[in-house]
Amino acid sequence: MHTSDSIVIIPTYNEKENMEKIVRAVFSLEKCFHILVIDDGSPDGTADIVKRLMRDEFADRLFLVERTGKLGLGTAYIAGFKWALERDYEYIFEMDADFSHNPNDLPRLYAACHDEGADVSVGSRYITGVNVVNWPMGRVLMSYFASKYVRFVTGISVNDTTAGFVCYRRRVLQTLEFDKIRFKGYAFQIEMKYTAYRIGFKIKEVSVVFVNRKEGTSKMSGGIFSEALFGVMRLRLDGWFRKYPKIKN
Ligand SMILES: Nc1nc2c(ncn2[C@@H]2O[C@H](COP(=O)(O)OP(=O)(O)O[C@H]3O[C@H](CO)[C@@H](O)[C@H](O)[C@@H]3O)[C@@H](O)[C@H]2O)c(=O)[nH]1
Repeated sequence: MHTSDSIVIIPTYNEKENMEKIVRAVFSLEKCFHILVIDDGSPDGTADIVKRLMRDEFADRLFLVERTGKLGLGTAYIAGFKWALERDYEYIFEMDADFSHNPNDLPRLYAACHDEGADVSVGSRYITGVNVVNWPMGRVLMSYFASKYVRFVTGISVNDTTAGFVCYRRRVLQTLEFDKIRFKGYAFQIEMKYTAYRIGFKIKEVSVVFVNRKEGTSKMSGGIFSEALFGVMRLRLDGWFRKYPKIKN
């Protein structure tokens, strides 16, 4: 029996080339992490690969939630957070399926919360310069300046607010009010961090290198970009009026 205090939530949409590899990479780490895959009815059969791995090898540490259609990254994570909070996990991670986040960095994100007292640890590309490999220059510039823009508008002291490689302590997710989280794409990542910051949680960035996917394709779109652009201003405006919850222990 592989018990663990940590679960890695991996949202998937058409990730059949990456699925088995990412599961094995996480389970090859010295520390035992559990995995929860949230699949949005991927037409390419991603969920079938997960089911086979669960049945044949990893019944006690690999879990799957299947949703009926592509409902967006943000709602996939919220579904995963709720699932994890119904169980005993203390450290709840977000990670992409496509190896743009290196699973070998999971223990460092864990240590930042477990050993160094952070409530949220963020795998950050922008602590020292720009740690991104194989992205088109346009996307590097967009992402980098988006982070500067978010800091400027919101005042948050996090360099990489759009990062999707994150560890949350349980109490953070218990305190954030999921029904008030509105955004789905990059803005979802910003909204989660901004809300945690406004509530008063300690956020620590851990330097990672983000490597563009080799297999499959990105699901981000222009709509998701504009959601982030205008969403940040809305977050800031709402932040003046919203009463943030008190930290639950
Ligand atoms: N369940 C589900 N999963 C999804 C959906 N859309 C994307 N995913 C999954 O979410 C992960 C990231 O999707 P990508 O499409 O590869 O994202 P990206 O453009 O590389 O964006 C990444 O970097 C951004 C910052 O630069 C992050 O903001 C974002 O969260 C993500 O980590 C992948 O595992 C993908 O299969 C969806 O609608 N539903």
